[in-house]
Amino acid sequence: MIEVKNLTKRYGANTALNKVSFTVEEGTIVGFLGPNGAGKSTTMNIITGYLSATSGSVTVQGKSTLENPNEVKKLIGYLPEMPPLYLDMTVKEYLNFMYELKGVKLDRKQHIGEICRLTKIDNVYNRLVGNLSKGYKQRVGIAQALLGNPPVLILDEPTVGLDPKQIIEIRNLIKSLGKNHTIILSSHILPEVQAVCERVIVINNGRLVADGATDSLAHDLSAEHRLIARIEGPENDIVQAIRGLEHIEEVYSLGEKEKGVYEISIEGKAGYDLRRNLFALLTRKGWPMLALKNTDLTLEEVFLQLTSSDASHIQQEDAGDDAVVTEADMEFEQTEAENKEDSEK
Ligand SMILES: Nc1ncnc2c1ncn2[C@@H]1O[C@H](COP(=O)(O)OP(=O)(O)OP(=O)(O)O)[C@@H](O)[C@H]1O
Repeated sequence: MIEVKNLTKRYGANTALNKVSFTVEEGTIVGFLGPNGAGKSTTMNIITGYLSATSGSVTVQGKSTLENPNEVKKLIGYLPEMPPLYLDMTVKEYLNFMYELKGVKLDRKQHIGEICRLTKIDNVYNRLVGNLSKGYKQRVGIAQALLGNPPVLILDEPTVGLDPKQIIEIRNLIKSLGKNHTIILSSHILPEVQAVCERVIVINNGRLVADGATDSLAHDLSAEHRLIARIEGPENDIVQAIRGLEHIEEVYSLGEKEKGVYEISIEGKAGYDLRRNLFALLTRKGWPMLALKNTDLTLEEVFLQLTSSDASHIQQEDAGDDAVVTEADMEFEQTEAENKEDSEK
């Protein structure tokens, strides 16, 4: 488990991090997002013990990074944005060199062999690192991060500059590593974070501005929650029938979109998921539903909203904590909705 508490870092008059706090539970993959200059690298460099903090604390599996940086370094495999590769070494020489540099105690041949299989670099084992493609170089970077079997991996922009096939391969590798590692993944590619991470932390101007489950973050930050359904059947009857469902707030037609097919906007009461009842109703009536989407923001829209200059202005004026949407807030809202639902049963 990684615990970051009230982390502050000042470079002279510039505050790069301002009382940032979050925890990362064991075995989760967390996406770390923020615009350029937000403080991502600073946070990662402090967690990995390569940079000191002005104040605050970081513990990795109960060990303090600030007091025992060398012990913590052994718990973390770090892939910086520019992996420290030696281009004139072969992959074999490089991994053996890093094995020694890190003082790994595991059986050398077996351990390096396992890592090469996992990262699929056995076929380039005897080639010069400098002659490898960008994708293979990135795999070698991940392989060096895995030396010593650290429980925590910190990956900075791991797929930057790769082609689509390599991106999918590296993402799958990260997902499979997530089964038995705690991973912090810094990325500018929001669909990547959505595809790989269970949780997202967003920082802006050195402050934490959001922390929550990847799927529910967008839902919870969306101002409105409507379903837009494309349904084939008689327009007015469809609208009337849906209005008759439980927990409905507002239903109206957005007009005919294909011949005999209408787009219907459906808003439910807060906290209610109408999809199942809607599906059952339309099946009973024999009106096929040809498409269903919701009006939740995408992760990209959420990110832009949280990190726009207006948003950062609000966060600066705010004491900080209230501007943060945390998992705890979301659980509270969810519980509220569940309680309401139970009391109405
Ligand atoms: N050594 C340094 N001396 C002075 N200021 C620094 C130093 N390193 C970083 N900063 C400042 O601290 C702030 C946070 O920088 P940091 O590199 O952590 O951001 P980042 O989120 O990683 O950005 P990017 O996505 O561009 O890598 C920035 O304002 C940056 O200019």
